[in-house]
Amino acid sequence: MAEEKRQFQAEVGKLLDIVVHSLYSNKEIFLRELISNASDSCDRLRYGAITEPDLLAGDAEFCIRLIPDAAAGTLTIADNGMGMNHDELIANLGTIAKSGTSEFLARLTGDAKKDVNLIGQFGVGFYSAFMVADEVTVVSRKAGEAKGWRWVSDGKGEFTVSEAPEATRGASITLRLREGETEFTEAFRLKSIVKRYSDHIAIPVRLKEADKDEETINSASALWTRSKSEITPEQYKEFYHHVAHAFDEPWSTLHYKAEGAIEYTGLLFIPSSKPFDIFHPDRKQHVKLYVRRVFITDDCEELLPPYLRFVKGVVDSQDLPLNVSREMLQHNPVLAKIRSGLVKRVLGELKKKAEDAEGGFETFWETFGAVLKEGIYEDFERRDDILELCRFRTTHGDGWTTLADYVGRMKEGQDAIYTITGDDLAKLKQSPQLEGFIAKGVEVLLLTDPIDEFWVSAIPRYQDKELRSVTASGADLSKVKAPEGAEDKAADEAPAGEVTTLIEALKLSLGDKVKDVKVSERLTESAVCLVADSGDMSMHLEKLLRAHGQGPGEKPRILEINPRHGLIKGLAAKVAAAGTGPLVDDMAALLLDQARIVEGEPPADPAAFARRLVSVMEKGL
Ligand SMILES: Nc1ncnc2c1ncn2[C@@H]1O[C@H](COP(=O)(O)OP(=O)(O)OP(=O)(O)O)[C@@H](O)[C@H]1O
Repeated sequence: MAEEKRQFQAEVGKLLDIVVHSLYSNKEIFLRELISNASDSCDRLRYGAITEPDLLAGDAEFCIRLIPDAAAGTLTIADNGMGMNHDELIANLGTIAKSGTSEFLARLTGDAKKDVNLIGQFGVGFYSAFMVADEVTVVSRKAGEAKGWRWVSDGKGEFTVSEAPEATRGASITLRLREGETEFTEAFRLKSIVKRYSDHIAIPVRLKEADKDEETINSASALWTRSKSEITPEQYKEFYHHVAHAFDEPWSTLHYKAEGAIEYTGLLFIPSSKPFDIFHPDRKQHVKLYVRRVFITDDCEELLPPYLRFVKGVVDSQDLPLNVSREMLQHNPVLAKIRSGLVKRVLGELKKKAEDAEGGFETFWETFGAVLKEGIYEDFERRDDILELCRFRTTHGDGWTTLADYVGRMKEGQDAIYTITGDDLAKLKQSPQLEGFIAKGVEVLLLTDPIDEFWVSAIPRYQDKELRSVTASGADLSKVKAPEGAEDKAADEAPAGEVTTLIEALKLSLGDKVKDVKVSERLTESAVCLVADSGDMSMHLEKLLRAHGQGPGEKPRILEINPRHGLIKGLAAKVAAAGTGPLVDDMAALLLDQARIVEGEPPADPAAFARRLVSVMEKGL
């Protein structure tokens, strides 16, 4: 078969451009990436060979070889792992299969400094080779297949693939080093990089210098099997980078051995920065499952619940069988016990950090709080533990608060925990529905994560306090005393008879555009606001669902009017004296439209809204 010429997927081209032009600060990490890939590939073959021993074809001694050639200016990283066939070379090295890649690339700004940080979250893996090489050649033969293939590229948009009869099992990656990068052929330099980044790799990394015997240059024992006292923070960090394909510092490291009925070792990390795909539906989980040091899978959904998907690391079981298949993992009682142990450990660690003033828990919360909150309705058993960890913004100061602290601050006569949901903190704080609560000093939780809508309606109570939205009708503030010194607003209201007449007039005029019109307890500054009837879906949830083409569509709401507001008082007096008419109809429609606008909704009929506004303004002159 002749040489095939192919184009990189557009995304790869863009990424390569950034890799070559911006990532010059820490070039040596290319070696960690390539050794990581080689080790993953050996792990895959070792596992595959459990059910298909022929794949090994007699060579079961896995190793990764570094072969520098100073004269030629090349460095080769060779492994005897699973390798890639023709189609896999094209798919794996010519495209990026990660979910969310295009969204990620769209976020790149073109500003090298900012983009380097973003790329750090994304991980460029194999492509980091082009930081130091102006040509990369991959020669590979897949385990169990007869034909070998050569993939060559200068990283400038194209690559070629051709047959390689000389290929042995696994992959051998040769970098033609750029001018000025020849240090990567020096044994001393290679040893120090491997020691630094890849010492913990369970597979031996061997250096083969010309005219010298091969030498193993890493410890080649799986890090999690070593005792904690022998592992330095630096080694934990490097292992985290390897296992999680991450570049940040771990925020927390948990390393423990569970003993008793079920035995396993867990080495888990909580990252310090948010992975780009944490909310992507196709994201992968990142805890690798091993059975007695043999890699089984990095895609075992049963290992941790989705609300802990930010956890990365390794779990090594003593009790699962080595030939455990994916199907067997699905309803496996051993795995269920491991999962429950892991959840307990992770939540316990978070609790410890939350109680430690120096633990940086708020930083964690800002990064992963929205994910953890999914557990409130997904994990009934752990709900209380998770709720204790939750932190909220509230109308009481700018910091974070816990539910326990909120309850401690509840006013006399206040019988519920009040919440408001929306997508922007600053806008939420301006919500008219909050006015009466603020006036009475009643604290309200300001909830801005999409997930908040779901858990708030899923849990009826915290301690024995009901959770209630301030945008729902039925918020009874009458039992809560106003703070000392606050004037009695009731004296300032429109006469009750006039208000009743106005309400009737508004109902008649607005018809089925509103569910009801009522006097408001909660408004102090604004003239009107919309609230959801007690059994109805919250307005924010309805909007969220509508944005995703779901839910029942827009439902009429209750329009609340503020009898203390000058406009309402004037309108009530006018209707009482002169009855209704076109002006009152225009005003009714305008009041409803502006209540919608404050909720972030457009007026129901923008043209009619504009016409009415102009007409009323004209009359005001
Ligand atoms: N030495 C190798 N042997 C076999 N397959 C390999 C090897 N190196 C890379 N691959 C394949 O190429 C794919 C892409 O590698 P790359 O390093 O770009 O990404 P990754 O390892 O999947 O993720 P990350 O970017 O987070 O490191 C790998 O998933 C793997 O399938």
